[in-house]
Amino acid sequence: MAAAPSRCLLVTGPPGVGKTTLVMRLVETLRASHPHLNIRGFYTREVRENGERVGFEVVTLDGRNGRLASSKISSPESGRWPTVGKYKVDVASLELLALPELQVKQDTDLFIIDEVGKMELFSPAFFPAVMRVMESNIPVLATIPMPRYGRDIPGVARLRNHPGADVFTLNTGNRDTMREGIYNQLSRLMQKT
Ligand SMILES: Nc1ncnc2c1ncn2[C@@H]1O[C@H](COP(=O)(O)OP(=O)(O)OP(=O)(O)O)[C@@H](O)[C@H]1O
Repeated sequence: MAAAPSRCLLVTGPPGVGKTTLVMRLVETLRASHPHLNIRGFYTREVRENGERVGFEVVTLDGRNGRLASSKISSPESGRWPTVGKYKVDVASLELLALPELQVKQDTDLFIIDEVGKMELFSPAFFPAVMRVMESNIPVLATIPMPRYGRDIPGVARLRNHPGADVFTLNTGNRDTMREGIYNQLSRLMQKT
């Protein structure tokens, strides 16, 4: 008998290689081929103004969106917000959108977490929520950043080394075949639900 496919799929790769695009296309394809599936979670995308990147937003799979980080905000409360480069991270907004999506409920067929990165990890509640998903019996597709200067963010290292997690490292030459491989693995997992 073939071994059971891993339930935790982690996609990584250099910035801008296409992790979010891969996840979004996979969700689209899965929804078309398995319309009854309950897929929950969120992805993050850039916010651009006049061609310039001014921040990032969280988009939930049921269509809600809100701020993750911005270079354009200077309200009194944002003075205390954590920063990544020129961006201030709106942890409260992230938590409001993402945490309810990560609650482990048995009617969920697949969790999407794009991404578990430096900005998201400023939320003290975020990583424990991700771990509960990873340790549940429900399939999860998550994206994680590559180590920088040979070092992983500690939370990211824990996911990467999680027993049973499969890590897919994208580059521009393999991202389309990787997408097919991940689709096949998820399809096999979905047949079991
Ligand atoms: N398979 C692909 N074929 C062609 N273009 C692609 C493909 N995947 C991604 N792109 C393009 O590359 C750019 C970056 O993609 P994307 O935002 O998905 O990368 P990312 O790895 O999630 O980035 P980040 O590290 O910033 O989160 C986008 O303009 C996207 O349209």
